[in-house]
Amino acid sequence: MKTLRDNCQTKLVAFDLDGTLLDSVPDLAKAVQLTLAELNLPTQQQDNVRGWIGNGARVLVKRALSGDINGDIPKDLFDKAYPIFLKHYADNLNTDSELYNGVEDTLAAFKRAGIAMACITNKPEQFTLPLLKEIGLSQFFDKVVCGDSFEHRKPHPMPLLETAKFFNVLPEQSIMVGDSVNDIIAAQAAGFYSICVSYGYHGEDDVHQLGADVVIQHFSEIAQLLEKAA
Ligand SMILES: O=C(O)COP(=O)(O)O
Ligand SMILES: [Mg+2]
Repeated sequence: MKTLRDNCQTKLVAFDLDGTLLDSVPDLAKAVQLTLAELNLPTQQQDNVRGWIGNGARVLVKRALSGDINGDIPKDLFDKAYPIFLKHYADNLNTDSELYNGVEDTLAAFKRAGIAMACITNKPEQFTLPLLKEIGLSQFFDKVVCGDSFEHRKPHPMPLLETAKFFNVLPEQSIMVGDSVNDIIAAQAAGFYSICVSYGYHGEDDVHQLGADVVIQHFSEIAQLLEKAA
């Protein structure tokens, strides 16, 4: 396991969106529930939906339709449900979602310190870009990578490696901050230092068993970690 000090001269910090910067469960759950209702299918509680977020919208819809993490459903049911979900989530993108404590202040401090920042999410671009604007975070990111930006999304390392390339920095000068196993696997595969927030969406996973280099309880601890490593 690396320490942040091994990541000498951190130049880039990449942030996951759902469960890391933004508590988006209320709106995703609402869109899921409206979709199921429109299809006359049994509803799903918000707690179930929380455990199904992190692999993108298509996987979320499959999991909601099947009622479990495997998301095994007939193709024609998915093809019918997905456009309905897209419509409901577009209508409820930022109704009840909330930024986690410390996010805005910490990002603003990093911006002042000249640290390059990116958002790397599995959320589709059609939702990510307007959402970041609405929650006031667009200004902090010079690069936003979404679930459909590249051929592969997290846990594949491609979105992280392409982001490092964009900023012309090395993976070992880069940090990935996320909440799920997808973020940690992608970080390890890309050679980024990994920070996992304990408050996010890990489904059944124990946050301390995900293999992150460090686990933090509160978003603002990232600033302290960077200071210590400097
Ligand atoms: O699953 C999603 O749609 C988004 O998830 P992420 O922002 O945590 O990558
Ligand atoms: Mg996440």
